[in-house]
This record gives sequence, C-alpha cells and structure tokens, in this order.
Amino acid sequence: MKVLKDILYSVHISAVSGTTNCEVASVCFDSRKVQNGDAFVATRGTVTDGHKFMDKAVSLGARAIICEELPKKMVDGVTYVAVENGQQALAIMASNYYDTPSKNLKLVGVTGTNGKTTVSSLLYQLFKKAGFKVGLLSTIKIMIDDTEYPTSHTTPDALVINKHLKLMNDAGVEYCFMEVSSHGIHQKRTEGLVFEGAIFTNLSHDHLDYHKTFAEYRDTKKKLFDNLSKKAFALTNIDDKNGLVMLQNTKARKFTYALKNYADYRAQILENQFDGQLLKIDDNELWTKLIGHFNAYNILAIYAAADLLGLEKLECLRLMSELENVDGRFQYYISKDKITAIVDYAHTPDALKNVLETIGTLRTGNENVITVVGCGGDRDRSKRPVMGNIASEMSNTAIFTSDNPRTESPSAIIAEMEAGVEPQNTKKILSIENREQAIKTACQLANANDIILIAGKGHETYQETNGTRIDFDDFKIVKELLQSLDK
Ligand SMILES: CC(=O)N[C@H]1[C@@H](OP(=O)(O)OP(=O)(O)OC[C@H]2O[C@@H](n3ccc(=O)[nH]c3=O)[C@H](O)[C@@H]2O)O[C@H](CO)[C@@H](O)[C@@H]1O[C@H](C)C(=O)N[C@@H](C)C(=O)N[C@H](CCC(=O)O)C(=O)O
Ligand SMILES: Nc1ncnc2c1ncn2[C@@H]1O[C@H](COP(=O)(O)OP(=O)(O)OP(=O)(O)O)[C@@H](O)[C@H]1O
Ligand SMILES: N[C@H](CCC[C@H](N)C(=O)O)C(=O)O
Ligand SMILES: [Mg+2]
Repeated sequence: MKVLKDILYSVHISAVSGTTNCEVASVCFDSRKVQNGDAFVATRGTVTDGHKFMDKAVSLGARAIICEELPKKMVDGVTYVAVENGQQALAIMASNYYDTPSKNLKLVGVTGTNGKTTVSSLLYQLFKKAGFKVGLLSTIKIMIDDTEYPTSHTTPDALVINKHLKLMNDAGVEYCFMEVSSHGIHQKRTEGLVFEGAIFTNLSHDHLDYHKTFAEYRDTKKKLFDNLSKKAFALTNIDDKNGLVMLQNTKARKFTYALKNYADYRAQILENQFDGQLLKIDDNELWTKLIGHFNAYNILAIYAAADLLGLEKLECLRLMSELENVDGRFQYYISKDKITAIVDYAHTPDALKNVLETIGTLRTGNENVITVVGCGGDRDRSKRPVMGNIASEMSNTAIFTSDNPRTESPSAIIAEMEAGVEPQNTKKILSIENREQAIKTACQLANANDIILIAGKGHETYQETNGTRIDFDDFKIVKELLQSLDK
C-alpha cells in the first residue's frame, strides 16, 4: 500500500476531486487488470483511449482514477485526479511507486535504429566480467544479474521497467543497461528515470508507419538526450549524420565516437575475418569475435561508455576481447560441406545492407550468397521495397518470405518487397511464403563454400500470424536442414 499523494509527487496535476491522502494498492493502466484499491491511469493509445474504461475500472474496485480531464459523472469514495498527460503521469507514478529505483543504480540508455540490443548486451557482459552486479533491459530478455526474465517489448511499459529496476535494487545491482526505443520515448515509458548516461548508435529508415516523418522519428530519439541531467554523459556516434543533432540541446557532458571523423573515442579496423576482427583503439590492439564494420562501432561505443563509467582502459580492452556474439546477431553455422548459414536480426534496410556488405568483404572466391528475408506485418510498409531491392542487388539469389505477418497477408507483403526489385535483378529472386520452405530451398540451392543469410528474425523463436505464435527458430531450422541434407 502507498499513499496516493506520495506516488503523485512531481506529476503535473490540474484538478482533484476527493482526497489524495488515501492508500492505493497498486498502479494500473489497463482496466481489464484492475484490482481492488488500485489507482487506474487512463492513457490515450493508438487503438483506443483508456478514458473510455474509467467506469469499468471503478466497478472493479479502483480507489483512484488518474485522467486528463475529470469526468462529468464521478463516483463517491473514488478520488479523481486530472493530469496534463496520462502517459507521463503513469511513468512518474510508476517510478514513485517503486521508490525511484533508477536513482539507486547507474542506468545507461541506448538508443538508435540499429545496435541497441548489441551495445546494451555487450555492456552487460563486460560489466559482469569486470565483477559487478549488472542489470539489462533488452529486446531479447531482462537480466537481473544472473536471473533471466522474459520481456515483450524492447522498452517495456513504465510499470514493468520500474518493477524490474526495483528488483535490481534489491539484488544489489550497480549498473543497468537498457534499450530505449522510439516508441518507448514517444509513449513516455522512460519518463522519470534517472539516467547516468545515454548512447546514440545511428539513425536510418524504420518505423515511419508510427512516426510519419523521419524528422519526427529523429526528434523523438533526441528527447532521451534533451532530458539528461548535467551530471550525466551523452555519447554519440558522429559518423552518423544525426549524431551531433542528438547533442544539440542536452545539458549532459558530451562525448563522441567515430571510425571516420575526429572524435573523443576513435577506432580503426586493422583486419576483418570470418571469426573476428582486429581493431586499434587508443593505440592498443583489440581482437574481437564480433565481425563487420557495424560491430566496430558497437565495440567502440561500449569501450567509450565503460571509460565514462570508470572502468580502467587496459583492463576494459582485455575483458572486451572475451565478449561473445549476441544471440541472433551474425550467428553462424558451418556445415560439413562448408556451407555457411548466418542468422541475423537485420530487419531494417540499413542493417540488411551492412550485413550483406560484411559478407561481401569476407568472400574469398566465387561463393554464392543466398539471402532469405521477409518484412514484418503491421510495421513500416515503406521498408519493404527498399529491403527487397537491397537483398536482390547484393545477393546471387534472394528468397522473399514471411517474417511475422501479424494481421497482414503474407503474399501482399512479399509483393511489396518484389516491387522494389530492379528489372535486372528479377531473375535472381524467388518468393516462397512459408519461411521453413524458403530456408529449405536456400539449403538445397547452396553448394560448398556458399553463404546463406537468413535475415530479420535473429533470436526470435516464433512466427506470429493473426495473433498466434508458432515455434520457429531460424538457426535451429537451418542447422537441422543442412545436417539432414548431409550438406
Ligand atoms: C503501437 C504501440 O506501441 N502500442 C503500444 C501501446 O498500445 P496502444 O497505444 O495500442 O494501446 P491501446 O490499445 O490503444 O489502449 C490505450 C489504453 O487503453 C487501455 N485499455 C485498453 C482496452 C481496455 O479494455 N481497457 C484499457 O484500459 C490500455 O491499457 C492503454 O493504456 O501501449 C501498450 C502498453 O504499453 C503496448 O503494449 C503497445 O505495444 C504494442 C503491443 C506493440 O507492438 N508495440 C511495438 C510497436 C513497440 O512498442 N515496439 C518497440 C520497439 C521498436 C524498435 O525499436 O524496433 C518496443 O519498445 O518494443
Ligand atoms: N551499429 C550498428 N549499425 C548498423 N547496423 C547494426 C549495428 N549493430 C547491429 N546492426 C544490425 O542490426 C541488426 C539488429 O541489431 P540489434 O538487435 O543490436 O539492434 P536494435 O537496435 O536492438 O534493434 P530493435 O530496434 O529491434 O531493438 C543486427 O542483426 C545487425 O544486422
Ligand atoms: N523491434 C522491431 C522488431 C522487428 C523484428 C521483425 N522480425 C518483425 O517482426 O517485424 C519491431 O517491432 O518493429
Ligand atoms: Mg533491440
């Protein structure tokens, strides 16, 4: 139980009906989950409006209703609080309810179109190796030191975030690395969190269904930096043309990293091989198992962040050489017949191009590259022709298939990918809706030394169609297929 007025601390309140000096059991923003004594926060969503469900919440026993406008009909014994913004109020209340857990550890947010999971997971690994208790909030999982929890979002809702940060406090966690998605910022899921620092990886085409324009998408990401305190650090990749934009209005201490431009932290790629790359950072050499120039950026970002968080540089480089690839990011299997299958979470045009470029630099002869790729349903449609074009242009064969069609028709999504293929590349493409069949065809087409890239789903272990998820694991499937075909 908490006193309502305490959990409303620093929320912008415009009107109150009833007492805020009352106890509430918990905070809830879904009327279907309200329990006796809860404070229900109405928020405006993309599908519906939580304000429609205030009466339902009261009928289930809500003790308080937090909303953007006091309703005409109010129930006696229930406190109604009008706030400026429901989503913001929810986030601040969630933080207050769990005793501002972000204050009791060093929380670092990672944002950008690609690389958030990689950078935050590598920082988690690095600080574990350095002997600290560490937390992680990522697309793949939530970690409270060694304990794993499932997650449904890259940046979960404010209650889930703060609940897990509180558990981290209880477990003595000192550092927490979290992904901050643009949806998360826009829906104010991260408001009220106290960040020690924030990292920007890069910005490219994604989520234009939700943000409508690229400028709006960029400005949403920038808010993470705008809201940092003076004491925090803001670390940005200035080889990306939006890197400096992120720093424009921040009060935080500003730091930059780059491979090409002058920056506070710089690295150079000395060697790039299939099993790793050799980098030069601060006049020291570092061998890492993570390959590709995009991973050189990720590695440099974590080196810089670790330095800003106080890890000793040489010790940090030593530990960084032991970092393992993140699940579903350039995860590869080499068959008996020397066919290489790579599973990668590239689900944006930029990521797909980067991975195919990396594969290109690793080719030693006339190996064929066969790419199996799809685009998610109920997501940015404008990515589809662009990804279709990249896959067909940069591969010998591209097989277009399904990737979580959700409520859309798989064949219609594939047709939108096909529309981006240049006439000279149409002979290179095949379209096979069933993803397992598509992977099987790639395996059948592959000969010794060929490379199969299976892009888009990475670590995911399901395929989602019309709200139903069936087990589906790209890596497991391709490995078993190559073994069964005796290739
Ligand atoms: C488009 C989007 O982001 N939607 C998120 C949003 O839901 P919504 O706006 O659709 O909510 P809504 O259904 O309109 O409901 C509005 C309000 O009414 C309430 N309600 C609704 C019905 C009811 O009966 N009673 C009730 O009280 C709801 O609880 C909600 O508070 O708020 C929900 C609660 O936090 C999220 O679960 C949901 O994520 C959906 C499932 C989703 O797929 N989100 C993806 C796009 C997402 O967030 N992705 C990013 C990663 C992107 C990336 O970087 O690549 C992420 O951080 O995971
Ligand atoms: N720094 C980077 N720059 C460009 N592409 C990258 C970078 N790091 C990773 N990638 C590519 O993007 C894919 C997704 O990487 P990762 O999961 O780290 O990104 P993310 O930002 O967490 O994605 P999401 O928005 O889905 O959470 C990788 O599989 C790889 O192909
Ligand atoms: N965070 C991304 C993940 C996309 C992964 C891809 N496999 C898909 O399902 O579209 C999103 O929700 O848009
Ligand atoms: Mg992620």
